[in-house]
Amino acid sequence: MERVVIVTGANSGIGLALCERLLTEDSQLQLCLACRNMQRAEAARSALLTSHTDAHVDLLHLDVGSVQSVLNAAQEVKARYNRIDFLYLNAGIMPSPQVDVRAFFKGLFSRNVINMFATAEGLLTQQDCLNSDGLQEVFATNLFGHFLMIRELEPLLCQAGHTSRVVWTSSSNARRSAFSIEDMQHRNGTEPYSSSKYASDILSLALNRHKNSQGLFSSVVCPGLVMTNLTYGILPSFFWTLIMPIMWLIRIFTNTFTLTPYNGAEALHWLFLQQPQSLDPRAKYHSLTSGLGTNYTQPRQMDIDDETSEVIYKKLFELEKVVRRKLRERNADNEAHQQHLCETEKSAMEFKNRI
Ligand SMILES: NC(=O)C1=CN([C@@H]2O[C@H](COP(=O)(O)OP(=O)(O)OC[C@H]3O[C@@H](n4cnc5c(N)ncnc54)[C@H](OP(=O)(O)O)[C@@H]3O)[C@@H](O)[C@H]2O)C=CC1
Ligand SMILES: CC(C)CCC[C@@H](C)[C@H]1CC[C@H]2C3=C(CC[C@]12C)[C@@]1(C)CCC(=O)[C@@H](C)[C@@H]1CC3
Repeated sequence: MERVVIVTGANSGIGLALCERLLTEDSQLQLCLACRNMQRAEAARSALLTSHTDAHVDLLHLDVGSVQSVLNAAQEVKARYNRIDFLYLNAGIMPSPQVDVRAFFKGLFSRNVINMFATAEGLLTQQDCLNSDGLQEVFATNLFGHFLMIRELEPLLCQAGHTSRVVWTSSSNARRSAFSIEDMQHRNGTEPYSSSKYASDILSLALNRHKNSQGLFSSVVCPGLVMTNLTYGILPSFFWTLIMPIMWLIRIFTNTFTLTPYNGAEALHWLFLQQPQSLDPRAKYHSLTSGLGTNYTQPRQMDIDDETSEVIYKKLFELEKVVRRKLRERNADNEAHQQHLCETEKSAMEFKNRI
């Protein structure tokens, strides 16, 4: 039976490159591109079908940053498929990034320079905002929407006698000190991206603890530094054009500059080929590219604490209850409002008919 693979944020960058690589690996896949922009999703599908003419590529509308959209998308997935083999949780945002230029030049002449280029530690801040569900946008997109998706798809992901996998596109920018369990949405800080990626690392650990016995296995990946829309959004485009030769030069000295989406998708692809039981739940799987351009995957131990991973798991369940309740209330209000409008219109018509 053909394997079912769903990739969120599949219309560009690492997600799209992964889809291309998966179809090259197994042309029989049932691949589902879960995207918020259907025009871009359609373009991605066409591009994939150009090189894989007989491939089975579906589209799914999913705005992972919206609770209602996640619930609708999950409903649609349950109607279309009767199991899921791989769910790649790849969609992600880094809104309004700011580079600390002083910290960059300070880091350039320090012993920390390689680490700075690999993780951007201390270099990046972002401006986050509240979304229409009342959640911090980065948290909602990079973490919570994906958590809710897993929860909704549990009947397909946790099936007796079958293993399913979820793979989080995390980052080496994930930092324990950027995350606080008291403020898991990162309402008060300036590093929501780093916080959300750390949250995905610890959530993955908790998912393995709770769900392996039901056949669900979770892994986290860092694709390295990849030139995608997300990265191009950090600096003006002329700047990237100027520093691109330097970037390719730096690549000789560090294996984390994977640079192309194809290379960045290496670990995501590698995981597709592994038996889940052979994987380490405490490791992050890094896509790496050597100076000579060879791609490989390397597991590195994550800086995680079991207690916090358990607490976030519980807190996400609590938050899930709250958002579901709010959504029910909002939908009931909308319905009541619609009914009121209908009745007003009806009375107006009756009045008009009478005179
Ligand atoms: N590039 C890099 O160096 C690194 C990237 N990553 C992670 O890799 C992942 C992929 O990013 P990358 O390929 O680099 O960047 P891209 O911007 O190219 O891809 C991000 C994808 O996520 C989608 N997306 C964003 N928000 C939503 C949403 N609310 N609902 C559904 N889809 C959404 C985007 O869709 P749309 O086109 O509609 O915006 C796009 O398809 C992200 O999670 C990122 O954090 C991690 C480490 C390094
Ligand atoms: C002269 C300029 C101020 C030079 C600025 C260079 C930076 C823009 C890059 C140095 C390290 C890079 C990096 C990322 C983005 C661009 C840099 C900050 C990422 C944060 C992109 C997204 C990720 O998740 C990380 C793994 C990347 C780490 C390195």
